[in-house]
Formats: sequence, structure tokens, C-alpha cells
Amino acid sequence: MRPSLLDPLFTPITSLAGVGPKVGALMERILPLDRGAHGARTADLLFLLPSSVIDRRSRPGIANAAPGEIVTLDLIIDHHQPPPRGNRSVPYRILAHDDTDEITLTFFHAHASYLEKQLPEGAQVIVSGKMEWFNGCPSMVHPDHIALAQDAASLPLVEPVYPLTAGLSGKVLRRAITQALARVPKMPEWQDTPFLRRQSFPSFDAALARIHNPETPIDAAPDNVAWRRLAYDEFLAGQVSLALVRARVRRLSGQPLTGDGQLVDALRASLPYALTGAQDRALAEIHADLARPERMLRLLQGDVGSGKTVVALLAMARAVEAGGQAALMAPTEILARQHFSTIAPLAERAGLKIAVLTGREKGRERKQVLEGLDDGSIHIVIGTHALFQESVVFHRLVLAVVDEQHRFGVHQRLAMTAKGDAPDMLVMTATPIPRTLVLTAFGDMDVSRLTEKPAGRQPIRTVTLPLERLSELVGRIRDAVAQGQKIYWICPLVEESEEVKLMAAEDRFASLQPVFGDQIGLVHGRMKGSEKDEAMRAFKEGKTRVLIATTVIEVGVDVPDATIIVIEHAERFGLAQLHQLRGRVGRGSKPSSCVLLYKEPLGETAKRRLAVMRETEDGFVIAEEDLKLRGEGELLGTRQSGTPGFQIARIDTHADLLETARDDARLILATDPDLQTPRGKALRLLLYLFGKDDAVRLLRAG
Ligand SMILES: Nc1ncnc2c1ncn2[C@@H]1O[C@H](COP(=O)(O)OP(=O)(O)OP(=O)(O)O)[C@@H](O)[C@H]1O
Repeated sequence: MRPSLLDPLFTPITSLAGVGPKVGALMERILPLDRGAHGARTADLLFLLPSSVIDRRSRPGIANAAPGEIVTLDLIIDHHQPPPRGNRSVPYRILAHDDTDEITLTFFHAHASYLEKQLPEGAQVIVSGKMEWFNGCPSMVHPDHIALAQDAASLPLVEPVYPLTAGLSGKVLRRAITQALARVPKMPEWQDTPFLRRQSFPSFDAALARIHNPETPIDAAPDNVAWRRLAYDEFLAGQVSLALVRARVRRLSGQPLTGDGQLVDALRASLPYALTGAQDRALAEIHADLARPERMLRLLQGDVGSGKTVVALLAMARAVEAGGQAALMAPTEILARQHFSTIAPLAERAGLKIAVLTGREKGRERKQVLEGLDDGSIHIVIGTHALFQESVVFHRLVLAVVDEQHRFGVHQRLAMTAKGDAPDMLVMTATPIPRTLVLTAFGDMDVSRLTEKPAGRQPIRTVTLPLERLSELVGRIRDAVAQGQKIYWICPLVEESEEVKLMAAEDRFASLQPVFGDQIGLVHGRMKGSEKDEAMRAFKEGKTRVLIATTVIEVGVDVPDATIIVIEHAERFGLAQLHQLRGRVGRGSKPSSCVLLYKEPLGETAKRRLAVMRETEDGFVIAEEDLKLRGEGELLGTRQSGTPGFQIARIDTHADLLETARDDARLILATDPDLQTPRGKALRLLLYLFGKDDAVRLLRAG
């Protein structure tokens, strides 16, 4: 039960004066977390922190303001220039001046009556906004704030600016936040006091008050102690709740998996290569985890082509040695079949029974697999999300390997958990997520890294080429085919217009077929499963030498003797995707190259991305660059601004606090697993404040 102390913060926002259902709905739109049907609570409003501040302490004057700077100006309004009647594309302009210069205030789609009232000719006004220069003349587009000079006394000298949405004014929002602040009760401190002192962190309520009522712009900046304190609170709430869930999940299990090593050794001996040091180490970590009575939750992270699959296979072999079954889930059908075709021959030689299950297995075939899984005669199954279906019942599933690539959500992972006796879980990812993001993306998992590639790999030569030089490129590809090389040619899916969805790959196939004849193949997502298989097999076996493909081959496809990859419209792809695609070559011992074909003109970000691709092949460096270029949201496959799942914390500014919070959470729960001490009880308040009610429910009442 939530302590009644918190009640004032858990009332709906519509309980605040001035917030009716309409305004409330608008506010929900700008709040960082969507509370769904429950609706936003007063506490959510407190955690809506300013995006910037208006600083009215100094007024530099028009002539002294730098372009791009947010400034406050004392102006006298000279003249209104409304757009010609009916012409919506011309803005409404207002000319004004101060002691230093003249300025144009520009408004698009503005109501004349509103502007005449706000900025009457001859009036003295105070406006705040961003300074810009158009054709050498100072201007300001849609000033954020306008006030008559006679009201100056009532204006705060430093005013926080919140993200707004049409129909919601800053004034209404500020009034609501002020009320919310007044409702914050006196609460016991949940952070360690010496830690607070070392960090110079203020108390929770003082931090909120300082950010929402800043005395200087610094007070409301994300890197200031007040914001950092709240970010730390949020991280700690997240880490404590993850740790609680994890402790619970682990408690469920209790089946140490050990074996005599025969199967694992036989498989290792039959590999055509020796494991790399990194593969060996990862495997040792996994086998050690399996042998423990607690459940394994481990992330196997390895750059493209680093050899994750064989590690997964040897982990699964141990599970079978221990008398259980293992499942490997792949994100696409192509990949499931590829894993099956590489793993099956090895596994079968070692006496393992292995099967594949995707949406395509039907009728008798499917029935046989289901029976084999149920009676335990099938040891290892490889499949897609079809494995999550209810009809799939295991005899004794003890290890689930998820080849994740961000395509399976936490829910699906949990669904898989329900299928066995709390099976150990190994998640494979090629996305080189920086360490800080592993915590937010996967929760509190242990991590094994494949930090080296198999021996004998050669660097991939990466070149960029404008689309105009296509015919030159085709000539070179023809030479390469004549030498027996294999080439991927990637085309993005394009939507030329709303009505006609065009498959660029089909077009490219049609235009290149006259050149390459029956040595060219095509694979894309809209083909039937069996057609895709056929196209992949022909390429693998060398019947075709040029494979035109959409990004269906992005993840995991393994044809080690493919040596060239052409990526058309490379400017349309993100860095992570380009890196994944490029990773389809350079998987054998022959030298490989990657041609990034782009269409001019290139934007700044696209230019930078292509440069990064030329400069490095290191997935971690690329991930860091990606983070810089587009923010961590997209890296994780989500597109909201800020850091996914967080209201206050920002990975770019607060990353250093995340690891501390994780260690802190572990320490707290090691000594006080049910949060019963005074600090533990205070922490329960923190968990509620950040919506971790589920985690509190896992605790003994206290
Ligand atoms: N120790 C090794 N020595 C030589 N070759 C290896 C070794 N381990 C794996 N390989 C080979 O390297 C290639 C890539 O391995 P694998 O497909 O497992 O990569 P991956 O980590 O899954 O990469 P991706 O994420 O790109 O799919 C395969 O052809 C595999 O047979």
C-alpha cells in the first residue's frame, strides 16, 4: 500500500487549479512518460523540467546580441506590416527599435487582432526570444515571451521555459507546476547523506524548487547539482527496481547445469577452426553461470562477424549434457534457417537432435517438432517468434538463447521464461551498445564481450561514391564477378509517393540483369519464404554471384566468401545499420570492400556518417559516434527525445551517475533486501515517485 504521505502527489493533474480536462489532455502530451489510461499525476508535472530559461537580468540591446542567442529586449513598437489579404505564405511583420538598433519581429499564421493587442504601435514592450539575422537585418521569429513594459515588475528575472504544445500557454503550465511544488510533502531522505555531501547534492524538494524557480540560468541546467540529484534519484529508483525483479527471477530457479563435457568437447573438436581467446572466455563465463544454482541472465555482445553463434551452440550443448533442452530464437526467418543450416551438421555429428520451427512449418512437419519438444527427443530447437506460441511445450527447457538485435521486447523474453523451469537466458547482440546503455536497454544483466575477431580477417576497404558514377561501378563489379567474387548489392525500400510504393531492389535487379544474366539474384522481404531460401542458397552455393537485396540481409547473414557489398543510397541509412550491413563482408580470409553509393547533395549529418564509416570499422567507435549524431533514443530503436524510459535523466549528461546508482542499488539490497531499514523505507517512497509500484509489490510489507 502506498503511504498516504504521497497522496497529494498522486492526485490527477486535473485536481490542480486551472487544469480542466482540456488543459490536462494538452499537458499529458508534453509529459515525458505516457501514463496511459491512468492519466498523469501531479508528480509527473514536477518531473517536467525546463528545456531552457529566459534570462532577463541583463538586456544587451539589439546591436549587442549574438545570432542564435536567447535574449530579452526592451523595444518600442513602430509599425505593423500585415501580409497581403489571403496570402498565408507571407508572415506578419512588426518593426520595432531600441537605443541600439532596429529589429523585425516575424509571425507566421498569426491573428492580427492578437498581435494588435499584444504589441500595439507606440507601446513599450519586453520581448524574449532567439536573435537571428536575415539578410543582414536583426530579427526574431515568434518571440517566446511578450509583456508590456508597465508589467515588468511582475516578470521573473530568470524564467524557466517548458516544452509547449499548441493551445497550452507557458503561463498556465507554470501556474500548475507552482501548485504541484507546494504539494511536495516533507519526506525522509532516501539517499546516503555522506554521498549527498560529497556530490554537493541538495535535498529532493530543494532540487525541484531550484530547477523550477531558478535564480540564475545555471540553476536549471541539466549538468547542475539540482538536476543531477534528481537524475540520480531516477537512476537509483530504476536500478533498485531492476535488482528486485532480478533477485526474484533468480530465486525462482535453482537448477545448476553441469555436464561431463563430452558433448561440448566433441563439438569443439569438430569445428574447422580454433576458438578465439574472447570466445573461450565468454564460453567459460557462460558455463560457470550455468553451473550456478541461480538463473543466468547474460548478454553476449560481439561486433559483427565476431563469432557469437558458435558460442551459443557450445552453451546449448552444455544444457543438453545437463539433461535439458535449449532453444535459439532468431529475429528473422532467414536467420533462423541460416543458424539451423550451420548448426545442424555440427550438432548432428555430435549426436544431438536438432529442429527448426518458424511460421512456415505447418501440418505434419510442425506436429513432429512439437511432439519432439514435448517428449524431449529434440534437444535443440532453432526458430523465430513462432517459438513463443502457446502450442509450443517443452519437456525440459533449461536454456533460452535470444539473438536479439532489439527485435524482441522484454515481454517476449518473459514469455519464453514461462515455458521452462525458469530457463537460463543468454541474449546475443551485435549492436555495440555502449556500456552505459546496456543498463538502460537490458537491465541488470551480466555481460560477456567478444572483443576480438577470428584470426586472419582483413580490414574492409570502404569507399564512398556518388550515384552518378554508377556505370563505372558496374564495370568494376563485372570484373570482380569474372574473378569469381561474390557481391551483395543493397537497396533501401523507398516510397516514391503516397500511392505507389516502389521496390528499389526490383528496379535495380531489372536494370542489372542484362549485365549479369543468370549470375544475379534477388531477395527482399515481400518474397515468399521458400523463394527467399532459394535466393540465399543460390548465392551461398555460388550459382548467383551478385545478390540484389533489401535490408532483409542486414542482420546476421553469413556467406563468408562474399567480398564486396554495395550500399545504394547509403545516405539514407543510420550508422548502426551501415555497420551491420558492411559486416556481411570481411567474414572470411579474403580482402573485402564496401562501396557506399550516395546521392548528392549530402546533408551535414549524412556526410559525417559516411566519413565515420570510412574512418573506422570498430563497432564501439561507430556506436559512440552514432550516439553523438542522433541521440541515444534512436540507437535503442525508439524515437522519443531524451533518454528512453527516463523523465529526468539524460544519458549524455548523467552517464557517470548510472554506474554509481547500479552499485548503490546492489549494496542497498545486499544489506536490506526487503527495504525494511529507515533508509529502505524512504527508498520505497522513491520507488513510488518514479512509478515503480510493481517492484514495491515484490517486497515484504514494511
Ligand atoms: N574462432 C573462429 N575462427 C574462425 N572463424 C570463425 C571463428 N568463430 C566463428 N567463425 C566464423 O566467422 C563467421 C561469423 O560468425 P558468426 O556468424 O557467429 O558471427 P556473429 O557474431 O553472429 O556476427 P553477426 O552479428 O554479423 O551475425 C562465421 O562464418 C563463422 O563460421
